[in-house]
Amino acid sequence: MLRLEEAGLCTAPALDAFSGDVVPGELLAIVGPNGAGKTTLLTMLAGLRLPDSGRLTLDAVDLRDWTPQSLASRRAIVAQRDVPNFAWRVRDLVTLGGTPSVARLERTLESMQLTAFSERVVTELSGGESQRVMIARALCQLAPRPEDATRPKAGGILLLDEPTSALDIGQQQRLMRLLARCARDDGLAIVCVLHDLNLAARYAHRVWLLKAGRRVAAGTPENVLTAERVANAFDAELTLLDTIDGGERVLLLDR
Ligand SMILES: Nc1ncnc2c1ncn2[C@@H]1O[C@H](COP(=O)(O)OP(=O)(O)OP(=O)(O)O)[C@@H](O)[C@H]1O
Repeated sequence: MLRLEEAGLCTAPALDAFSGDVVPGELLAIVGPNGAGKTTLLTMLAGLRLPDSGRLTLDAVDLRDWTPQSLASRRAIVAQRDVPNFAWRVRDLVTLGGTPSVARLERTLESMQLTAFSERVVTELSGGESQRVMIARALCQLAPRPEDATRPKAGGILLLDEPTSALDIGQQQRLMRLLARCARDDGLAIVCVLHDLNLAARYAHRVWLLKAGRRVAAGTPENVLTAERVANAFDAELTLLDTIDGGERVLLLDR
């Protein structure tokens, strides 16, 4: 488990210290307005920028004490606009950084609907196709080694910065369902920065709401994504609708 204990960043881009856990088997959505500090927080959770105050631990060991190699086998990050400007074949790029078995590689390509693109070069793909390639690469980075293929790798942490930003509505749904399945079946802890609050409400187990470098709310989507809180945080006018069957709530922008 990834644990923040009053962890914060003092210099720009700064984050007020707070505590919280990133739990295996759960999808955590980080939401908030532009400039709130979502990418900054994701960078800290990835260990790419360590906290200046408090502690950040993985399995109770300070992230400073993890070697880059062991950390790379436990956590993967897909940043915004992450696609390399180099003519990698999709299949080679997806395998880079991990050692997935052939079966696992094929399954991952298929789950991201990339099988038909696997021999193409990544610089010749559309924005949404490239985004799916980078997510597939991160999933393969966390896959067990071929010799361990019979046991799922416990405790992998997948950090995604706006993974749905370039995806059409069908691809968004497939990705969010896949992430929910990876959390549930493979025990991954998944952290997604999301601008689409309805995706966060529908798929996340927990939500952290950031504003101006502070985490201002944390909890279940029902508790965090209230109309009043969202309107306040985003300076937007909106209405919260209950769907007809009452199973879902949807946030709608007012006209
Ligand atoms: N290298 C930097 N030096 C100084 N300030 C920075 C730096 N990078 C980002 N910032 C500032 O820190 C704040 C948080 O940036 P961050 O990218 O974390 O926001 P965000 O919530 O991810 O925003 P968005 O939704 O627009 O992607 C912003 O005000 C940004 O301008």
